[in-house]
Amino acid sequence: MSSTYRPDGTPPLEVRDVTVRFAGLTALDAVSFTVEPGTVHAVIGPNGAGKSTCFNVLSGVYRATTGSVRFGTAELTSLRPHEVAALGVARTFQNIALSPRLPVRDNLLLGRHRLTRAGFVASGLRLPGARREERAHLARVAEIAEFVGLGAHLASPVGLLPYGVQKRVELARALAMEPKLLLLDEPVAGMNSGERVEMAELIVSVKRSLGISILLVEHDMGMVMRLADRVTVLDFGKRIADGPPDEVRADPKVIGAYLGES
Ligand SMILES: Nc1ncnc2c1ncn2[C@@H]1O[C@H](COP(=O)(O)OP(=O)(O)OP(=O)(O)O)[C@@H](O)[C@H]1O
Repeated sequence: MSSTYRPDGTPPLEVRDVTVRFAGLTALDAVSFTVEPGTVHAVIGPNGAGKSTCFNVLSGVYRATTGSVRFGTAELTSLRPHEVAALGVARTFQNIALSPRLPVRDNLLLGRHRLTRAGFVASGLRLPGARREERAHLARVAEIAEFVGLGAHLASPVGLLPYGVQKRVELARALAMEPKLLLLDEPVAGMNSGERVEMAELIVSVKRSLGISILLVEHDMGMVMRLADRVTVLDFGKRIADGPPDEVRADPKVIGAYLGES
């Protein structure tokens, strides 16, 4: 699959002094970090640390009260979710957001919507150009499905697949957008330990084989330490650590934040 697509010139994602306030509560307090191109960057923290808020700001769902998020020349804080997606920033959801009755293939084709050139009318009339384009999209979808280990499930309705497999379909749908940057919202939430290891391996192979930058928000510190190149730790909306996994894991402030949780 790496032969047909590789995002080149992926810029860093630069989060600078982002603050989000909700009616008196500061959910994020002047948070900064940088996702370097072609790396896996994790944002972790205990319950209520501000991880979801951070994710929602990056994907255009929440507005930052102050601060900036730059991706190349674009300022993401003023954009809406579909405009962020159009820049090549794809996201997954904490709770699976797929069409359960549709087969895997169709769910992945929906992910390619922004790349579809033939207009609605040409597709509807099944003009030759539109048919050619459809064949190319189908071939690419099959390739992506194979890459994430879903080759045998292309025709299966998503709702009939086990939970761990559905989470992979979600990742595949985000990949179907041919993103430069992938935002993963708690990719292993609700999975058993075997599924967690498989998902971690898949995330690493997305980075290695496709060169896509990945930002993931995750509660499970163990899983993050295995796959992230860099980790930002939040606690009560503030950044308390930022660095390589080994350094962050040994940081007394991080240990204290996670111990304080139990
Ligand atoms: N839409 C909102 N309106 C008001 N307060 C919010 C909103 N979203 C989040 N908060 C508050 O902001 C703080 C940070 O929440 P957030 O969900 O970002 O944390 P989290 O690290 O994702 O937590 P968890 O691990 O439990 O999902 C919490 O105190 C939460 O109650």
